[in-house]
Amino acid sequence: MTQHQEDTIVALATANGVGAIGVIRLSGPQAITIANSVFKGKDLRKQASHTIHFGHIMDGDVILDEVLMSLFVAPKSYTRENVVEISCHGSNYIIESIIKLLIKHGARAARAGEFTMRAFLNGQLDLSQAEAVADLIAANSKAAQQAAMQQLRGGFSNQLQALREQLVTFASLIELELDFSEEDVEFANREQLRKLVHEIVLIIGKLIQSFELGNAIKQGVNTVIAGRPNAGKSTLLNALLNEDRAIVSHIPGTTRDTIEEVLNINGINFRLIDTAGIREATDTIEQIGVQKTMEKISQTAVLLYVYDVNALSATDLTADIAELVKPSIPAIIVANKTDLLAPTAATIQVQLPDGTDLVQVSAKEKQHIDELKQLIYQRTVKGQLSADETLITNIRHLEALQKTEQALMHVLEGIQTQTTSDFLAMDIKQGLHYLGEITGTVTTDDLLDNIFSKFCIGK
Ligand SMILES: Nc1nc2c(c(=O)[nH]1)N(C=O)[C@@H](CNc1ccc(C(=O)N[C@@H](CCC(=O)O)C(=O)O)cc1)CN2
Ligand SMILES: Nc1nc2c(ncn2[C@@H]2O[C@H](COP(=O)(O)OP(=O)(O)OP(=O)(O)O)[C@@H](O)[C@H]2O)c(=O)[nH]1
Repeated sequence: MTQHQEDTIVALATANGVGAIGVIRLSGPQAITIANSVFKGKDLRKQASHTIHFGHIMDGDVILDEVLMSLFVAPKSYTRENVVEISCHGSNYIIESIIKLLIKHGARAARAGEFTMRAFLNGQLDLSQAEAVADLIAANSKAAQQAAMQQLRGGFSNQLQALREQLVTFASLIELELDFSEEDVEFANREQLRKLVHEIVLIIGKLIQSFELGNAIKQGVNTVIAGRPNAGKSTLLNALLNEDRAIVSHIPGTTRDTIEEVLNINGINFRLIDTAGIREATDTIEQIGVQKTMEKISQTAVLLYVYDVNALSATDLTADIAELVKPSIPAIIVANKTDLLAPTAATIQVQLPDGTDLVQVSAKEKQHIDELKQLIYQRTVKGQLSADETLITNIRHLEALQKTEQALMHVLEGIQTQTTSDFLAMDIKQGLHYLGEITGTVTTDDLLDNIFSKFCIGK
């Protein structure tokens, strides 16, 4: 797919605000001519691609700045168009003046994501790779960065492409049958087709399943800390955050009754959510707090239930566990304040539900906190994360895969019930259509606008 853009666009590629240098990027057929018209130095039109040139930006006779010009000659650039990058001094005044000057000389201010959109339209990236660019910019943990990088490098796209090609082969054989429909021929071996579609359905099913973890990696894994008042929830939160205070230390938008902090364990971000203590509902306002806590618990990826080993009877502990621990959500029982352990308390023995772990810690003395961290990681991630396995992190991809799966299930049903070729062909095509939506083989302007408008300006 190649489309020619007539405009030459310009935007600041580096972050807004004062920095040592700012990089202004131009892309489009006139990028080199426009840059050259404001540049005093070598004639940029005569320079080779991927070269850098020192000189001055001139506004008439006035020197605006001393700069470096980086040259990318089409099609060897990020957008596959002519690209010039001006590295200037990072003052807001200088940056604004240079951009204005370039607009005066024929460039147009770029819209959000327009550089990457051009890279997509010109075939440099497919759609899922373009989306990965945005994910990469937003990545703030090792796992999120790796998932985005894998997608940017085309891991996911290649996998989908391979599936598509196999299906296309069958689709064309079945189409051929339609041409000979009078003669009752079968070019596409139904057993082979069934096997292939079955295999593809399995692969797609796995990709669909990977979304839960992929999404958690991208957004952070929700980890609710709950327990009775005074159990030591806040102290535990602080102990967990102690050395590893994450890049994002306080997530805005959280309500007063719950606190959210980000904790990085083994490259994955966990959103620790400290809740209002359960069972303190003596008045309506507190009741609302408890309700919120129950709601948070129902949505968490993993639950840390904290209790005070010296204050809770086995009966109460059993009751709490029965109420809070649900089979669908991994739970870790955190027996806290073991530094004060009274000899009798140690004898509390309760029956833990299947899949529940118990770990004894002292939040105050920071004992066994690392053990707890590794347990949190294991219960949510380990066993599911391998280096080269594709993770779906994007809800748009998830939806397209689910629709593909549905269409292919129809194909399987059709083969089973010996449906006619035309119906089979229709369902296969439907599946191909949805697969194509992911990589952008099939797109609409709305879809593209929707995706790229979420990018920042200059990307
Ligand atoms: N200064 C700068 N840094 C950047 C970018 C950029 O555009 N400018 N990028 C993006 O925003 C990323 C790098 N992406 C890029 C991808 C391709 C090409 C490019 O010139 N490709 C040519 C030549 C490849 C080669 O020489 O091997 C090509 O694909 O033909 C440049 C940057 C991150 N860093
Ligand atoms: N000895 C000891 N005291 C602890 C430990 N953890 C917490 N505490 C103490 O227990 C008291 C309650 O701790 P918090 O962390 O405020 O408990 P909480 O569960 O957040 O309480 P609420 O906010 O009321 O729900 C504080 O005085 C803590 O210092 C521990 O491991 N050992």
